[in-house]
Amino acid sequence: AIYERFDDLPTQDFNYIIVGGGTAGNVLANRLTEDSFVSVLLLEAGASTTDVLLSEVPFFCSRVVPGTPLDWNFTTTEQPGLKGRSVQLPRGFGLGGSSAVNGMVYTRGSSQDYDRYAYVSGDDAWGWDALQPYFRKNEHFVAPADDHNTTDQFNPAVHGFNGINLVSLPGYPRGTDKHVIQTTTELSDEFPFNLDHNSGYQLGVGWAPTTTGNGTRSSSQTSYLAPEYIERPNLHVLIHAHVTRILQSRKENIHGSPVFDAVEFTQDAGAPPSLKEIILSTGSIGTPHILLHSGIGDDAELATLGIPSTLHLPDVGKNLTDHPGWSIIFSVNSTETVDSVYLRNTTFQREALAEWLASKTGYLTGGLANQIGFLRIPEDTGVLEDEPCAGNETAHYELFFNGRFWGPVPETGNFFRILTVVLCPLSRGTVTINSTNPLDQPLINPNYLSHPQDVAIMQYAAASGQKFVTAPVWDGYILDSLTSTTVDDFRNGAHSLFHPVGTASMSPAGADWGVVDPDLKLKGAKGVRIVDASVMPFVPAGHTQASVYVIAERAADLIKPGGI
Ligand SMILES: Cc1cc2nc3c(=O)[nH]c(=O)nc-3n(C[C@H](O)[C@H](O)[C@H](O)COP(=O)(O)OP(=O)(O)OC[C@H]3O[C@@H](n4cnc5c(N)ncnc54)[C@H](O)[C@@H]3O)c2cc1C
Repeated sequence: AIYERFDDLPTQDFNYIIVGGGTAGNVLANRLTEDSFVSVLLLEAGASTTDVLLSEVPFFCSRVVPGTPLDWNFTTTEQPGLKGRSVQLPRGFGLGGSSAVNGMVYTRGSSQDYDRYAYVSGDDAWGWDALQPYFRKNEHFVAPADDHNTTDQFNPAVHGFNGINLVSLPGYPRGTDKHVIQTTTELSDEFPFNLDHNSGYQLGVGWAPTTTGNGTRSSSQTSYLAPEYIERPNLHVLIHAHVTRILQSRKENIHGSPVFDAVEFTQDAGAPPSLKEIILSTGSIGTPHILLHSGIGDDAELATLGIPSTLHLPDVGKNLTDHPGWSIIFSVNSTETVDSVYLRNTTFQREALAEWLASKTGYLTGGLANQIGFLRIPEDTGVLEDEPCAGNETAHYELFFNGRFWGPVPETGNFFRILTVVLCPLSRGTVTINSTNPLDQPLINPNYLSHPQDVAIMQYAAASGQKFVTAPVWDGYILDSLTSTTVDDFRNGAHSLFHPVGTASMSPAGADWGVVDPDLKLKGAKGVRIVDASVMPFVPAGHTQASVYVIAERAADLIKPGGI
C-alpha cells in the first residue's frame, strides 16, 4: 500500500529498502515483492502521480514539466557551450519519476549500444541478445488509441506483448504523416524507411511508439504499481520521504569494506534498517547527490566541504552525459498544424479534453511526434574525426518530426518543427555539491556542446533536417525556413533532451574507475546497489526510458536470492 507517514507503516522489518519510486525503482518494487516472503520499503520524495491530468493525458506531456509540482525543478550551471545559458533539466518528482512526466517516446537504441555496455563492463549479460527477455518482461504492446491498421508501422516479432508497461503506436494522425513517410521513398538513400527502430537495427525513418495504452500514459506507477501489485501485503510505499543520506550503523565488515545498512530521510523516523540491501534508484542526478552527501565520492573534493569520507570513489557524479537538442522550424502552407488546430483554438481544446475524459480517444491521445529518424553521418563527409557511437549501425543524430512551434506560439502562422539531437555526445559533465545540506540542489554541469565533434554533428543534423524537406512531397507545403544552421544559432537555442546518464557508471569488477560493478553493487562497499539511469556508462543512441526499464528488469533478477 501507499503510506504518507512512516509511523503508519504496519512493519519496520524490510529485506530491501528501495530509494526512489521512479522508472527503475517501481520495477524493482514490483519484481522483488513477487516473493511474498520478501518485504520491501520503497521511499519516494514526491507523491502519487496517478490521477494527475497533466501526467495522464499523452498530449499534455509538453506541459507536465518543467516548473510544476511534478518536477524537481533543476537547472544546469551556466553552460559555456550554450553561450553561458543555464537550461532547465526537469526530473520527475513523485511515483513514476521521470516516466510520469517524460515525452513517452519508446526507443531502445541500437543493439550495439548494449553490446558496448557488455564490453565496457566485462559482463556479456548486458549485451543486446542477453537482454531480450527483459525487454519483453517490460513491454506490453497494445493497439493504438484509434485502433488503426499498424501493419506497415512496426514489426511485431521484436516486441513484447505480455509485459507490464504499455507501449503503442501513435493514436491520432498528424497532418504531416504522409509527407514524412513519403520522404523515405523520395529521398531513400539519405532517409530510408525503417519498419521498426526497436529491432536492434535502428537506422532510418519510421513510426515512433510511445509508452501509452488505451489512450493514456503508461508510467512505472500506473504499470508496475498497478492496483494488483500495490495491494501486496509485503510492498510498502512511503511517499513524502526525501532521502538525504545512506548510513553505516556498523563500521565495516571483516574485509574492511564499509557496510551501508540504513537510510536517513526527511520524515523523522530514525534510520530504519535494511536487512539485505539498500537500492538507490534516484536517477542520474539524485543518486550521485545522495552518495556525495553520504561521504561517497572523491575524498579530496568532499574534504573541501568538510564532509567526512566514508568511501573514496572518485567517479561518483562524473561522466555526466546528456543529449543536446535543437529545433529547426519551418513556416508551412497549411492550417492542419498543431498550432492552428489546437494551440490557438480554445473551443477545440475544450472539445478534445471532453472527448479524452469520456472515452480516452481523440486528439489528446497523441504525443510529441508520430515519426522519428535515426541517422548516420557518412564517412566521406569528413565531419567526424572519430567514431563517437557504439558501432557502425548506431545513429549519430536523430530527427524528430513535430508539427508545431517550439515555445510560445506566435499569433499567426503555421509551423513544422524538426528537433535535431546529437545521439552520441563526447561532451562530459558532472553532478557535484557545494553545500553540506542534502536538501540544497546539486550543481549540474552537463557541459553541453563542449566537444567540437558534438558541435559538428549538431550542425550536420540541422542541415540534414533542412534537406529532408526538399523532397518533392513537401513542395507547396514548406513556405520558409525560419532557422539558420550556424553554430551561433544553435548555441543560443540548444537545450537538454532530458536524458542524463553515467554519473554512477558501471565498470568491470575490480576496475579502479566507475562506481558500480556489473552486478550494480556499489564498488568497495557492502549493502548498496544502484539501479537507474546513472549506471549507464554511455548514453544510448535513443531516448533513455526503455534502457532504464530493461536495466531494472535485469537488476531484479540479479538481486533476487540465487539471482542470475
Ligand atoms: C521531461 C522529460 C522528458 C523525457 N522524455 C523521454 C522520452 O520521450 N522517452 C524516453 O525514453 N525518455 C525520456 N526521458 C528520460 C527518461 O524518462 C529517464 O531516462 C528515465 O525515466 C530515468 O529513470 P530513472 O529511474 O533513472 O529516474 P527517475 O524515473 O527520474 O526516478 C527517480 C526517482 O527517485 C526519486 N528521488 C530522487 N531523489 C530522491 C531522494 N533524495 N529521496 C527520495 N526519492 C528521490 C524521484 O522523485 C523519482 O521518483 C525524459 C525525461 C524527462 C524528465
